[in-house]
Amino acid sequence: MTTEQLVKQIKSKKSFLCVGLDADLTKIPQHLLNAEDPVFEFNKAIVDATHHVAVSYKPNIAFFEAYGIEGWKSLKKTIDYINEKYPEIFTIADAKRGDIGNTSKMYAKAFFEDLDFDSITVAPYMGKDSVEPFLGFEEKHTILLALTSNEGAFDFQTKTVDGKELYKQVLEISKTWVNSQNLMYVVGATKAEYLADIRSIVPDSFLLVPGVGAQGGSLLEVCKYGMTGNVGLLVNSSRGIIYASNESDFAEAAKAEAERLQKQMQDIMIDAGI
Ligand SMILES: O=C(O)c1cc(=O)[nH]c(=O)n1[C@@H]1O[C@H](COP(=O)(O)O)[C@@H](O)[C@H]1O
Repeated sequence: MTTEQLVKQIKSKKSFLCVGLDADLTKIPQHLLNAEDPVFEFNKAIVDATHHVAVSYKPNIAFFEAYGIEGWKSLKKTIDYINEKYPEIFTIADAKRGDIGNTSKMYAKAFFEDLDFDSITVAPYMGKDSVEPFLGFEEKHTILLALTSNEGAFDFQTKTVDGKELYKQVLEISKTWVNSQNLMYVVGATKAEYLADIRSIVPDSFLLVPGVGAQGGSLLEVCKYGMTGNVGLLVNSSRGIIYASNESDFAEAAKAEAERLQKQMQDIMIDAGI
Protein backbone atom coordinates (compact mmCIF):
# COMPACT_ATOMS: atom_id res chain seq x y z
CA MET A 1 0.00 0.00 0.00
CA THR A 2 1.27 3.49 -0.78
CA THR A 3 1.40 6.24 1.83
CA GLU A 4 -1.09 8.18 -0.32
CA GLN A 5 -3.59 5.31 -0.06
CA LEU A 6 -3.11 5.23 3.71
CA VAL A 7 -3.68 8.99 3.99
CA LYS A 8 -6.80 8.73 1.82
CA GLN A 9 -8.23 6.07 4.12
CA ILE A 10 -7.41 8.14 7.21
CA LYS A 11 -9.23 11.14 5.75
CA SER A 12 -12.28 9.19 4.63
CA LYS A 13 -12.68 7.28 7.92
CA LYS A 14 -11.70 10.31 10.00
CA SER A 15 -9.56 7.91 11.97
CA PHE A 16 -5.92 7.04 12.52
CA LEU A 17 -6.66 4.11 14.80
CA CYS A 18 -4.53 0.97 14.70
CA VAL A 19 -5.98 -2.01 16.54
CA GLY A 20 -3.40 -4.36 18.00
CA LEU A 21 -4.22 -8.05 17.63
CA ASP A 22 -2.45 -9.49 20.67
CA ALA A 23 -4.65 -12.51 21.47
CA ASP A 24 -3.68 -14.38 24.63
CA LEU A 25 -5.53 -17.67 25.19
CA THR A 26 -5.70 -16.97 28.93
CA LYS A 27 -7.49 -13.66 28.33
CA ILE A 28 -9.90 -14.26 25.45
CA PRO A 29 -13.49 -15.28 26.25
CA GLN A 30 -13.34 -18.87 27.37
CA HIS A 31 -16.20 -20.06 25.13
CA LEU A 32 -13.89 -19.47 22.12
CA LEU A 33 -11.51 -22.15 23.36
CA ASN A 34 -13.93 -24.77 21.94
CA ALA A 35 -13.33 -23.43 18.40
CA GLU A 36 -10.87 -25.20 16.09
CA ASP A 37 -8.69 -22.06 15.94
CA PRO A 38 -9.57 -19.82 18.91
CA VAL A 39 -6.97 -17.15 18.09
CA PHE A 40 -8.26 -16.74 14.53
CA GLU A 41 -11.92 -16.73 15.64
CA PHE A 42 -11.11 -14.04 18.20
CA ASN A 43 -9.17 -11.89 15.70
CA LYS A 44 -11.86 -12.30 13.03
CA ALA A 45 -14.57 -11.15 15.44
CA ILE A 46 -12.47 -8.13 16.53
CA VAL A 47 -11.69 -7.17 12.92
CA ASP A 48 -15.32 -7.52 11.79
CA ALA A 49 -16.46 -5.38 14.73
CA THR A 50 -13.88 -2.58 14.28
CA HIS A 51 -12.95 -2.35 10.56
CA HIS A 52 -15.23 0.67 9.97
CA VAL A 53 -13.23 2.82 12.40
CA ALA A 54 -9.75 1.23 12.17
CA VAL A 55 -7.29 2.14 9.42
CA SER A 56 -4.71 -0.39 10.52
CA TYR A 57 -4.30 -3.75 12.26
CA LYS A 58 -1.13 -4.75 14.05
CA PRO A 59 -0.82 -8.43 14.91
CA ASN A 60 2.10 -8.77 17.32
CA ILE A 61 3.92 -11.89 16.13
CA ALA A 62 4.84 -12.98 19.68
CA PHE A 63 1.18 -13.72 20.37
CA PHE A 64 1.20 -16.22 17.50
CA GLU A 65 4.72 -17.65 17.83
CA ALA A 66 3.90 -18.54 21.44
CA TYR A 67 1.52 -21.24 20.12
CA GLY A 68 4.02 -22.88 17.77
CA ILE A 69 2.89 -24.22 14.39
CA GLU A 70 -0.77 -23.63 15.30
CA GLY A 71 0.08 -20.00 16.05
CA TRP A 72 1.68 -19.50 12.63
CA LYS A 73 -1.42 -20.97 11.01
CA SER A 74 -3.58 -18.52 13.00
CA LEU A 75 -1.33 -15.65 11.86
CA LYS A 76 -1.62 -16.69 8.20
CA LYS A 77 -5.41 -17.00 8.48
CA THR A 78 -5.65 -13.62 10.23
CA ILE A 79 -3.60 -11.68 7.67
CA ASP A 80 -5.28 -13.45 4.72
CA TYR A 81 -8.70 -12.64 6.17
CA ILE A 82 -7.86 -8.93 6.54
CA ASN A 83 -6.24 -8.72 3.09
CA GLU A 84 -9.16 -10.44 1.38
CA LYS A 85 -12.07 -8.87 3.23
CA TYR A 86 -10.68 -5.40 4.02
CA PRO A 87 -7.89 -4.77 1.46
CA GLU A 88 -7.92 -1.00 2.11
CA ILE A 89 -6.62 -1.54 5.65
CA PHE A 90 -2.91 -1.03 6.39
CA THR A 91 -1.37 -4.08 8.05
CA ILE A 92 1.63 -4.09 10.37
CA ALA A 93 3.60 -7.21 11.29
CA ASP A 94 4.85 -6.28 14.74
CA ALA A 95 7.88 -8.56 14.60
CA LYS A 96 10.73 -6.22 15.67
CA ARG A 97 13.23 -7.99 13.40
CA GLY A 98 16.69 -6.94 12.15
CA ASP A 99 19.86 -9.00 11.55
CA ILE A 100 22.84 -9.11 9.17
CA GLY A 101 21.74 -8.18 5.67
CA ASN A 102 21.58 -11.73 4.33
CA THR A 103 19.22 -12.71 7.15
CA SER A 104 17.14 -9.52 7.13
CA LYS A 105 16.40 -10.20 3.47
CA MET A 106 14.77 -13.50 4.47
CA TYR A 107 12.74 -11.82 7.24
CA ALA A 108 11.58 -9.27 4.66
CA LYS A 109 10.54 -12.04 2.25
CA ALA A 110 8.64 -13.83 5.04
CA PHE A 111 6.57 -10.83 6.07
CA PHE A 112 6.27 -8.86 2.80
CA GLU A 113 6.05 -11.67 0.23
CA ASP A 114 4.81 -14.83 1.94
CA LEU A 115 2.46 -13.20 4.48
CA ASP A 116 1.88 -10.02 2.41
CA PHE A 117 1.91 -7.48 5.24
CA ASP A 118 2.13 -3.80 4.25
CA SER A 119 4.77 -3.10 6.89
CA ILE A 120 6.96 -4.57 9.62
CA THR A 121 8.51 -3.19 12.81
CA VAL A 122 12.32 -3.38 12.76
CA ALA A 123 14.98 -2.70 15.42
CA PRO A 124 17.72 -0.23 14.31
CA TYR A 125 20.45 -1.59 16.60
CA MET A 126 22.41 -3.49 13.90
CA GLY A 127 22.45 -0.48 11.60
CA LYS A 128 22.15 0.35 7.91
CA ASP A 129 22.87 -3.04 6.30
CA SER A 130 20.40 -4.74 8.66
CA VAL A 131 17.55 -2.40 7.69
CA GLU A 132 18.13 -1.66 3.99
CA PRO A 133 17.02 -5.15 2.85
CA PHE A 134 13.52 -4.30 4.18
CA LEU A 135 13.50 -0.92 2.39
CA GLY A 136 13.84 -2.25 -1.14
CA PHE A 137 10.27 -3.56 -1.40
CA GLU A 138 7.83 -1.40 -3.37
CA GLU A 139 4.77 -0.17 -1.50
CA LYS A 140 6.02 -1.83 1.72
CA HIS A 141 7.03 0.09 4.82
CA THR A 142 9.64 -0.44 7.51
CA ILE A 143 8.71 0.92 10.91
CA LEU A 144 11.92 1.56 12.82
CA LEU A 145 11.95 1.62 16.62
CA ALA A 146 12.96 5.17 17.55
CA LEU A 147 11.71 5.90 21.07
CA THR A 148 9.74 3.05 22.59
CA SER A 149 6.93 3.24 25.13
CA ASN A 150 8.54 1.16 27.87
CA GLU A 151 10.64 2.21 30.86
CA GLY A 152 13.70 0.51 29.37
CA ALA A 153 13.69 3.14 26.59
CA PHE A 154 15.74 5.25 29.01
CA ASP A 155 18.49 2.59 29.26
CA PHE A 156 19.88 3.33 25.78
CA GLN A 157 17.55 5.34 23.54
CA THR A 158 17.77 8.64 25.42
CA LYS A 159 21.49 8.35 26.24
CA THR A 160 23.76 10.89 24.58
CA VAL A 161 26.16 9.60 21.92
CA ASP A 162 28.43 12.09 20.09
CA GLY A 163 26.54 14.96 21.70
CA LYS A 164 23.08 13.75 20.68
CA GLU A 165 20.50 11.34 22.09
CA LEU A 166 20.60 7.91 20.49
CA TYR A 167 16.96 8.02 19.31
CA LYS A 168 17.76 11.28 17.46
CA GLN A 169 20.78 9.62 15.87
CA VAL A 170 18.50 6.77 14.74
CA LEU A 171 16.12 9.26 13.10
CA GLU A 172 18.84 11.35 11.45
CA ILE A 173 21.09 8.55 10.23
CA SER A 174 18.24 6.37 8.96
CA LYS A 175 17.09 9.24 6.72
CA THR A 176 20.34 8.82 4.72
CA TRP A 177 19.72 5.14 3.91
CA VAL A 178 18.74 3.90 0.44
CA ASN A 179 14.94 3.94 -0.02
CA SER A 180 14.49 5.83 3.27
CA GLN A 181 11.18 7.12 1.85
CA ASN A 182 9.82 3.71 2.92
CA LEU A 183 10.61 4.36 6.59
CA MET A 184 8.16 5.07 9.37
CA TYR A 185 9.07 5.23 13.06
CA VAL A 186 7.78 3.89 16.39
CA VAL A 187 7.37 6.48 19.14
CA GLY A 188 5.59 5.46 22.34
CA ALA A 189 2.52 7.44 23.38
CA THR A 190 4.05 7.55 26.86
CA LYS A 191 6.85 9.72 25.40
CA ALA A 192 4.59 12.42 23.88
CA GLU A 193 6.74 15.24 25.28
CA TYR A 194 9.56 14.16 22.93
CA LEU A 195 7.41 14.47 19.82
CA ALA A 196 8.16 18.14 19.08
CA ASP A 197 11.89 17.32 18.89
CA ILE A 198 11.15 14.22 16.83
CA ARG A 199 9.06 16.23 14.37
CA SER A 200 11.93 18.70 13.93
CA ILE A 201 13.98 15.78 12.52
CA VAL A 202 11.26 13.82 10.66
CA PRO A 203 8.57 16.43 9.90
CA ASP A 204 6.52 14.31 7.52
CA SER A 205 7.21 10.66 8.32
CA PHE A 206 4.42 8.47 9.61
CA LEU A 207 4.78 7.51 13.26
CA LEU A 208 3.34 4.34 14.79
CA VAL A 209 2.37 5.36 18.32
CA PRO A 210 1.56 2.50 20.70
CA GLY A 211 0.84 3.03 24.37
CA VAL A 212 -2.60 4.61 24.63
CA GLY A 213 -5.07 2.55 26.64
CA ALA A 214 -3.39 -0.07 28.83
CA GLN A 215 -0.05 1.84 29.06
CA GLY A 216 -1.73 5.16 29.89
CA GLY A 217 -0.46 7.41 27.05
CA SER A 218 -2.58 10.45 26.10
CA LEU A 219 -4.07 10.71 22.61
CA LEU A 220 -4.45 14.48 22.96
CA GLU A 221 -0.80 15.01 23.91
CA VAL A 222 0.39 12.77 21.08
CA CYS A 223 -1.65 14.74 18.54
CA LYS A 224 -0.66 18.12 19.97
CA TYR A 225 3.03 17.50 19.29
CA GLY A 226 3.06 14.78 16.66
CA MET A 227 0.31 15.46 14.13
CA THR A 228 1.16 16.67 10.60
CA GLY A 229 -1.01 18.12 7.81
CA ASN A 230 -1.61 14.54 6.62
CA VAL A 231 -2.11 13.34 10.23
CA GLY A 232 1.17 11.37 10.07
CA LEU A 233 0.18 9.16 12.99
CA LEU A 234 -1.12 5.63 13.52
CA VAL A 235 -2.16 5.40 17.15
CA ASN A 236 -2.33 1.83 18.43
CA SER A 237 -4.33 0.33 21.24
CA SER A 238 -4.28 -3.43 21.78
CA ARG A 239 -5.53 -4.60 25.21
CA GLY A 240 -7.70 -1.49 25.73
CA ILE A 241 -9.80 -2.55 22.73
CA ILE A 242 -9.55 -6.32 22.40
CA TYR A 243 -10.15 -7.00 26.10
CA ALA A 244 -12.77 -4.30 26.68
CA SER A 245 -14.86 -7.33 27.77
CA ASN A 246 -13.94 -10.98 28.14
CA GLU A 247 -17.54 -12.18 28.09
CA SER A 248 -19.64 -13.21 25.09
CA ASP A 249 -20.15 -9.49 24.27
CA PHE A 250 -16.39 -8.98 23.68
CA ALA A 251 -16.79 -7.94 20.03
CA GLU A 252 -19.48 -5.34 20.81
CA ALA A 253 -17.34 -3.99 23.67
CA ALA A 254 -14.30 -3.78 21.35
CA LYS A 255 -16.46 -1.98 18.79
CA ALA A 256 -17.63 0.56 21.38
CA GLU A 257 -14.08 1.25 22.58
CA ALA A 258 -12.74 1.57 19.00
CA GLU A 259 -15.61 3.93 18.13
CA ARG A 260 -14.92 6.00 21.26
CA LEU A 261 -11.28 6.47 20.20
CA GLN A 262 -12.27 7.19 16.58
CA LYS A 263 -14.69 9.88 17.74
CA GLN A 264 -11.87 11.59 19.66
CA MET A 265 -9.64 11.32 16.58
CA GLN A 266 -12.36 12.79 14.37
CA ASP A 267 -12.75 15.77 16.72
CA ILE A 268 -8.99 16.32 16.75
CA MET A 269 -8.83 16.15 12.93
CA ILE A 270 -11.72 18.61 12.58
CA ASP A 271 -10.04 21.00 15.05
CA ALA A 272 -6.83 20.73 13.00
CA GLY A 273 -8.73 21.45 9.78
CA ILE A 274 -7.95 18.04 8.23
O1 LIG B 1 6.26 -1.77 18.12
C1 LIG B 1 5.27 -1.71 18.85
O2 LIG B 1 4.14 -1.84 18.39
C2 LIG B 1 5.46 -1.34 20.26
C3 LIG B 1 6.49 -0.46 20.51
C4 LIG B 1 6.56 0.16 21.77
O3 LIG B 1 7.39 1.01 22.01
N1 LIG B 1 5.64 -0.20 22.72
C5 LIG B 1 4.65 -1.11 22.48
O4 LIG B 1 3.83 -1.32 23.39
N2 LIG B 1 4.59 -1.75 21.28
C6 LIG B 1 3.60 -2.80 21.03
O5 LIG B 1 2.30 -2.19 20.98
C7 LIG B 1 1.33 -3.02 21.64
C8 LIG B 1 0.79 -2.28 22.85
O6 LIG B 1 -0.23 -3.01 23.45
P1 LIG B 1 -1.21 -2.41 24.57
O7 LIG B 1 -0.34 -1.85 25.64
O8 LIG B 1 -1.99 -3.61 25.00
O9 LIG B 1 -2.05 -1.35 23.90
C9 LIG B 1 2.05 -4.33 21.97
O10 LIG B 1 1.90 -5.23 20.89
C10 LIG B 1 3.51 -3.91 22.08
O11 LIG B 1 4.40 -4.96 21.78
